[in-house]
Amino acid sequence: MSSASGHRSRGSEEYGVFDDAKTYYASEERHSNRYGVRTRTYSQNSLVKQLERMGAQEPFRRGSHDESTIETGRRFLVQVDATLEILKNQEDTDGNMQITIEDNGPKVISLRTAASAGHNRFEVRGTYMLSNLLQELTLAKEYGRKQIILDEARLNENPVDRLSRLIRDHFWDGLTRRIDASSIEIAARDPKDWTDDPRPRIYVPVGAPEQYEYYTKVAADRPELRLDVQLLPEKITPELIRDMNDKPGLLAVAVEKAEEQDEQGNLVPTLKGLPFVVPGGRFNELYGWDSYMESLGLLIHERVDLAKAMVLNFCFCIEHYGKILNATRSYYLGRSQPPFLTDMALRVYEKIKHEPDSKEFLRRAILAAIKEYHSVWTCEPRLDPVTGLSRYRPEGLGVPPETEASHFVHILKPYIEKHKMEFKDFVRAYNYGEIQEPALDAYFLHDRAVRESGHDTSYRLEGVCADLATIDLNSLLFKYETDIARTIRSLFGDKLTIPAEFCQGTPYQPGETVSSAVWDRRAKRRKLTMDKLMWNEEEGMFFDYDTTNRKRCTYETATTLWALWAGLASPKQAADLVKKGLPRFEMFGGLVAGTEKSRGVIGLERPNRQWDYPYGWAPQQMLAWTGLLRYSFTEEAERLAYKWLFMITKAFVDFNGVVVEKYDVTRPIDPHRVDAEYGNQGLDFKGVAKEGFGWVNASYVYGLQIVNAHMRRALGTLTPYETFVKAIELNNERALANLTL
Ligand SMILES: OC[C@H]1O[C@H](O[C@H]2O[C@H](CO)[C@@H](O)[C@H](O)[C@H]2O)[C@H](O)[C@@H](O)[C@@H]1O
Ligand SMILES: [Ca+2]
Repeated sequence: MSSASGHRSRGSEEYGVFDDAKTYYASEERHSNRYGVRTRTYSQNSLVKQLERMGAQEPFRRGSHDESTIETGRRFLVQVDATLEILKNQEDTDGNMQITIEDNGPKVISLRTAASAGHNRFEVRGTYMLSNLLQELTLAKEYGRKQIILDEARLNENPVDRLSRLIRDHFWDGLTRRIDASSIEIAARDPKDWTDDPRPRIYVPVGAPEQYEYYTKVAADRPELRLDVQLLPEKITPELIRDMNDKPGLLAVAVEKAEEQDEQGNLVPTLKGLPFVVPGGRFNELYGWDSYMESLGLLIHERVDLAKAMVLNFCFCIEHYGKILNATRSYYLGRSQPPFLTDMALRVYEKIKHEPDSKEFLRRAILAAIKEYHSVWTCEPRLDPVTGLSRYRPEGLGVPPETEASHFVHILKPYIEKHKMEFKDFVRAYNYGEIQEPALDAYFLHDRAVRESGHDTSYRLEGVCADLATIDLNSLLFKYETDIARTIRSLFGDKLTIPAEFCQGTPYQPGETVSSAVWDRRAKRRKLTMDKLMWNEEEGMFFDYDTTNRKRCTYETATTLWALWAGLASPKQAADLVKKGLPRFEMFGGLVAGTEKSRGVIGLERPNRQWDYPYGWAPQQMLAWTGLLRYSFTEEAERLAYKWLFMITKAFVDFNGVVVEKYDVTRPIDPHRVDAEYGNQGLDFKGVAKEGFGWVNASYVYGLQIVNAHMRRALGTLTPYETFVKAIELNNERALANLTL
């Protein structure tokens, strides 16, 4: 078996047991007589009848027909539709098209073996194998197969191998989009478009006229798409963004020049969208920080082109929309998300540095990051001029249209009653300034900031976010400053010239050069300020700083560990963070977003928020592991990775291959059940999960690089962390006792 993939070559045989679904099921030969099965295929019923005529009886004992399985592994001869029916009727007792530990079926099905040409039967037992059977048959059916020869190894595969393989061979592809004629109907789909006519629509920035021309032609050539193509005005104002809410649409991203054949067979120039990975579920567009997290997984799976394309898409966003957007939909135009561009570009560069254009790629990304740093994060309104620290504080007007309708009901109810209006009418009148409610303006200023922070939503940030110099954002900006300094110094001879197109919104003149020193100074100043205002020696943690009330906050947030990721913490601070901070966040399934104490009491009037206790998110885990390793806290990083991976693997095994957006890290049995706010994403599949969820997929493959080989094996047998540790301790004791010196 080759490493993480679980791909097994069968020596002289050309078929891999763990081939991706297309390779596995699209092959005619594999499912006919390839393995010595009779060329003529029998339906199970006719086979039974024929055998009965021959005087044979069922069930057959396993006989010489199955001997070949010793060499090749057992294979089943399965009638796809009939077996699917049995599975659904017998095993999916709650009828959700998934086989889980919550179903009460007999948990056993008898399949015919291929080596006996269907004479003999073998029982497949238990939720995991049966749900894998359901998944395999669902895929086989999609590839048009009526009968398959199915390797048992696909049903009882080590779950760590299986999930890693699915992410590598299926989930990334399932989440990959490109915006061009080839797939605009998929990319344009928006489950968050609540308007009466959610047709595909694309907005093109004024600086990309070739794209406007291209999409206009696509719309004319393919009227059945109903593609609405709109050119954005040069200046994007909060009013414009609000007005676009009636016609929400996708925002164009980077394309490259390509060629295609016209009807006469001539090669003609065209455009091809640069691909990107979407988060999944209802999030079907390019996101800011999700993309960074996804790139960590993509790079491990050698999908370097995809990670590189996402960096280039970000450069396009900065160049044409002025920022890396929260995501590429019209209603996100005013706000960004946590910035990770420098680290992302540097990681891609590490992989491609032998390529001729790699330096140019990095130069463009660093120039874009410099522009973003100055024109988005370190100028007003995001900059707090007094402290020099930054805040999430985007522009905007009114109620964000993309949230589920119920989200703001408890906030708006008193105003709706006061103005005696219907919900919809009130929202419109308020959005258009026909009703003045300054308290609501303040609420939505902070709400937009919460969404820009990526931590939407949390009681840590509600009603105050736009005033907070958060530990997360300032750690990330420290990382920008140090990355930019190091890159200019080590890769650009300590001299980077700023071209005219990257000057707008920055202090630079076209052609001016910058050196590393100024970036080092910025980082140093930020660290000093953060130490002074955000570090609490007694608690051993960094806290957010309220720039309006001029005081340090007390909400305990897992983002305090981002100081490790960014390299901002001193060795003493790092030790304190690990000793005093970390235990507050460590739960059954890894790190929780914030502590229970800080969240406070919840109830009907104060509902749970998804970025508070008891929920855990992939980015928090990944940044913490990386930060801990940066400061050589290897054991802690491994332990936390183990816990997170165990929780995901267990849910994957028990719940039909599920991989979701976030987890309740305090819930050992069904951590994927999260009903806060819009509920969990990634749950909604029939038979087989095709995408997982972007950053959780990434955290899985990234985490597997962090745990040691022993841990990986223990995860494969679903060993809880405590059991694993006890076994290790016992082993160590024995080894010590046996040590003869
Ligand atoms: O629709 C509600 C909100 O959804 C997004 O936020 C959540 O999903 C994002 C994509 O995975 C993720 O980046 C974010 O951290 C999540 O909280 C969106 O980003 C919000 O702006 C939006 O209001
Ligand atoms: Ca079920």
